[in-house]
Amino acid sequence: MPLLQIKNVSKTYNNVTRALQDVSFSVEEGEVVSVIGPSGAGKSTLMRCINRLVDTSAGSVIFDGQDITGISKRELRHVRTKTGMIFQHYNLVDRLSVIANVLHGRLGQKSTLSGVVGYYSEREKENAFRIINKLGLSEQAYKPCNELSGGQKQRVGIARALMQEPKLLLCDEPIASLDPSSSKIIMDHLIDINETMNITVILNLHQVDVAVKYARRVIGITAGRVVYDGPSDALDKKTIHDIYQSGEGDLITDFER
Ligand SMILES: Nc1ncnc2c1ncn2[C@@H]1O[C@H](COP(=O)(O)OP(=O)(O)OP(=O)(O)O)[C@@H](O)[C@H]1O
Repeated sequence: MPLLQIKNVSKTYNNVTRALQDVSFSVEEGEVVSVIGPSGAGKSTLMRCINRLVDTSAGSVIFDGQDITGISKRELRHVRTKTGMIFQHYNLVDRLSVIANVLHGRLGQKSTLSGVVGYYSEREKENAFRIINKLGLSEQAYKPCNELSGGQKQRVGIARALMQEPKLLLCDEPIASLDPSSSKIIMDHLIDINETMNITVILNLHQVDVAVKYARRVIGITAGRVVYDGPSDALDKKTIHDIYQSGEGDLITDFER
């Protein structure tokens, strides 16, 4: 059974904006999938429907064998611990240290009380340092996040997500705010995490070349609909133009196959 099944999902905001229309696809455990499409195509909405940060208007999302479309808040909390999310703007608590932000990844698994008083077990702390080390942040562990570079902040975001011990990582424009060398470091970490920890990865990406380089499978979304779902090496210029229509030529011109 696939880890994730999206079945005929539609999302309409405020009864007006049709952000997703009848979207269906499945993702197998261990896959890396890039989702591409122009601004406003519905990529972020799709990610948010997968972990129910937004509710779908129609259709269903089956994750890890469970239909999560209609589940209670309590069940949702448990399901969310299995899905880590990484954001373009990192969503860290800037004044807190790297280690504190990484430990926050455990909050979903804790009782409210121990979360509020900041109680973490020795095992959780050891695990946090191990992950910080894996992401090359040992020297920054006690620094407040507002003293870090963008690339370092994103590595903290990844470390925090890994603390959840997720089955799926949703990465919403993870490199959109980073320069090329920091972007490469982030993408290489995400692929390493996929390969060494068997965590399934879904990437929302603006850059077609990055999407193709790092994932064997690409899903193209235009105006809320899936217009391509297939191997990245079968993605030709015409398909890319169809996905982006005319709007974002600058993302396409460098792309040669
Ligand atoms: N909370 C919201 N309320 C109302 N409309 C929204 C909301 N979030 C997104 N939308 C609209 O839904 C559509 C899809 O937006 P979404 O952010 O999912 O696209 P995207 O492909 O991620 O775009 P970008 O690449 O620019 O982030 C857009 O028309 C957007 O304006």
